[in-house]
Amino acid sequence: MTLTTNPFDDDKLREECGVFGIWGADNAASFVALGLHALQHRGQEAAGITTFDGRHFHSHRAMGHVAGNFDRDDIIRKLAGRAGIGHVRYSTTGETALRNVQPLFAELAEGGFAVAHNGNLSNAMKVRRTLNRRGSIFQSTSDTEVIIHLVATSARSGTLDRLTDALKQVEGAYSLVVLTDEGLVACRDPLGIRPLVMGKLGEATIFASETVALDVIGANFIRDVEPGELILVNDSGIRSFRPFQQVEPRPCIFEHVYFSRPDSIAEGISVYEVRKNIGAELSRESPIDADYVVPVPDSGVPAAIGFSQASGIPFELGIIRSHYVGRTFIQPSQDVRHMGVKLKHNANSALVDGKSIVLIDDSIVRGTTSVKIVQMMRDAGAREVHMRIASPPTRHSCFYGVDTPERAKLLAAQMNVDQMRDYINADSLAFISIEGLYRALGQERNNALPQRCDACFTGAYPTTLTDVADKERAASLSLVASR
Ligand SMILES: O=P(O)(O)OC[C@H]1O[C@H](OP(=O)(O)OP(=O)(O)O)[C@H](O)[C@@H]1O
Ligand SMILES: NC(=O)CC[C@H](N)C(=O)O
Ligand code: SF4
Ligand SMILES: [Mg+2]
Repeated sequence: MTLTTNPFDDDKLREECGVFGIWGADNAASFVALGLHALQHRGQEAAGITTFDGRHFHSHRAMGHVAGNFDRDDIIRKLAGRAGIGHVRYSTTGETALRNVQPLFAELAEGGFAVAHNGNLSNAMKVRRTLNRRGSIFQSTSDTEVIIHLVATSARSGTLDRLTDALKQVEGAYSLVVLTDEGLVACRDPLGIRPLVMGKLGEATIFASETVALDVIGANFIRDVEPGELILVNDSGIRSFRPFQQVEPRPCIFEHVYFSRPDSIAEGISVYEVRKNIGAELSRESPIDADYVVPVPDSGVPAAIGFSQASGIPFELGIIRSHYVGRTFIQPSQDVRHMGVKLKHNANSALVDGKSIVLIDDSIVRGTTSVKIVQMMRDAGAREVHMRIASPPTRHSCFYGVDTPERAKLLAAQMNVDQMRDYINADSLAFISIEGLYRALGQERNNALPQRCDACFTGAYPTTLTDVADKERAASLSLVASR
């Protein structure tokens, strides 16, 4: 087995996408740009905005961050209109290239249709093959584009019915904002795997992946878009529809652990509070004697505060993070790579030297971060280095909009906890239990039908995984054929 610990190898659990939509505000594009800026943590590969001025659609899509692309007056001025949608992307299906940057747009028989999608369709390949055979010509390799072709070829009439018809043929996760000349549509898949909230700013209606995108423009949070709900907003008002068969929702539990910003309110609860609760649960489940609780910044901070408060061990910043290291950092040549180990994180040696510390991080995916940080603490003179993780071992891949590496690269899919402890060279290692994680959210896990998607920890996927099954079947057939 080869496991990489290259500090620049960031092929790990990446975040996902962020969507934003607004109807009824002058200069809608500038609000979309601000909203996307607040959602930047959800996707840093590319960003895009599409607006509608009552007659025409305008679109700008670019690789890279929101800042640098959408803080330019000339670009925002071209995006005219009182309605707009936007997207920040981390790819899950389709390569990182301009043709896959959202919103995707098409001129359909009934008018313009722009869509921004957070999530991932687990039968996109199969649907695409069928559409291809019927003559659909795809412009991108993104899963999201199948929605456009299904709408375009639907036998129903009216945008909403055609969209509903399309969505009934896809499987997986989708939180969508759609812009047509009939209005702005927001929709969440029946399981509500990915989040979507609704807000108001004066007369304008807003949809966003997280409440922080409402905060940034001074909008009020109204409510979550419900799982399986489709909302149409236009100048005649707001209408809610329930076009899908109702099922028990399964929102993503990892949003609370890592993806969402701590200042967001997700499913009506403060992400920050939940993360502190997780830390407190962790300290009760796996207590340890140490001089300091040290977070792996930034995402380990709230759980470390909770761990410290519940255990009484002082919280200290034993690792300082540079805020100038992005994931797009250009890799230096081989011979200076080792210097980069300390680019993102550096030990606060004056504090750590001679002390026993308990490190808190939100997750271990490939183990890259843990190996690096534990060694850094030892080099700084730490006497003992214990590690506590604010999520259960990540053993399975996500097929719902998070770019997890394949299973073979997940450390916890390869090793048990003792082996992982040795691998990261910690004095002790413990993960919160799945039950403890639910407790931190104020719930008891229903093992027969979990209240959430927790598949990356448990393997309990809430949908069928058509494309995965097809791939496995094809692989086993070729294995038989080669015998
Ligand atoms: O085991 P690994 O493969 O290293 O992945 C796990 C790490 O990845 C994430 O941090 P990341 O550095 O991506 O971003 P953050 O600054 O938001 O914590 C996460 O918070 C863990 O620290
Ligand atoms: N992370 C996401 O939500 C990605 C959305 C879509 N599946 C894409 O790859 O563009
Ligand atoms: S598999 Fe994990 S990351 Fe993906 S939706 Fe489910 S809980 Fe969230
Ligand atoms: Mg981290």
